[in-house]
Amino acid sequence: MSPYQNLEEYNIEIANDVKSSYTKIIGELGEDVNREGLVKTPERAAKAMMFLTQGYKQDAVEILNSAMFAESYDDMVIIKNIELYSLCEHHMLPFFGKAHVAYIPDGHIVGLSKIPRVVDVFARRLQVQERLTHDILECINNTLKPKGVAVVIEAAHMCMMMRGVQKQNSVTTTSGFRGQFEKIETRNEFLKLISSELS
Ligand SMILES: Nc1nc2c(ncn2[C@@H]2O[C@H](COP(=O)(O)OP(=O)(O)OP(=O)(O)O)[C@@H](O)[C@H]2O)c(=O)[nH]1
Ligand SMILES: [Zn+2]
Repeated sequence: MSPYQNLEEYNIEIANDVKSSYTKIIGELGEDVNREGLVKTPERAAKAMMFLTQGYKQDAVEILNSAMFAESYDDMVIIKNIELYSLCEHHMLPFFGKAHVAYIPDGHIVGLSKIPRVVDVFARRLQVQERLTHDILECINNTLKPKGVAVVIEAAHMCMMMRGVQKQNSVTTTSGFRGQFEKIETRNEFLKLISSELS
């Protein structure tokens, strides 16, 4: 199975079920599902939701394994400012922000683009920010088996902005560290190198 499955490959029956669920929701919200602007909305919304949750169909381990190269470089590799969009599992509203990922190779490096791909695989699911952080961390740790891995995510949650507590400026930061990043000096070096992005 390709790790880059796209919408066309989704089970058509699931897509149709999601579509009819949206038709029902829109009707129950008091709207006329047959008015011109809304006729195609259930289909569009189903496609959008299936795109935003396509991570369930993708295999992050396979993505990393597809581009691992033997290399003796054993200093820190940092990919910072990886934009991410996810859906909070409590309200199914977006949370979005940036991920900063670092690892210290142990005999193998990975194709740089694969790190943001792994972020997307786990972000495109129903998530909480804490689990998203650990999913990325553990996947890289267990697959690439580096000397250390670090993940920091800073994100804004629409469920805290558009509704509920209605705070427009709060940012949530989560982090996880494994291996050499558990040592305070290594962790601080990483945090310093990404600190221009954390404000
Ligand atoms: N820890 C964590 N909480 C989250 C995340 N996304 C949303 N939440 C929180 O999930 C909680 C759900 O709490 P509930 O009291 O069950 O839901 P609610 O009545 O809609 O809560 P309010 O948002 O406070 O109105 C809220 O406090 C949200 O802020 C996340 O990624 N991590
Ligand atoms: Zn929420």
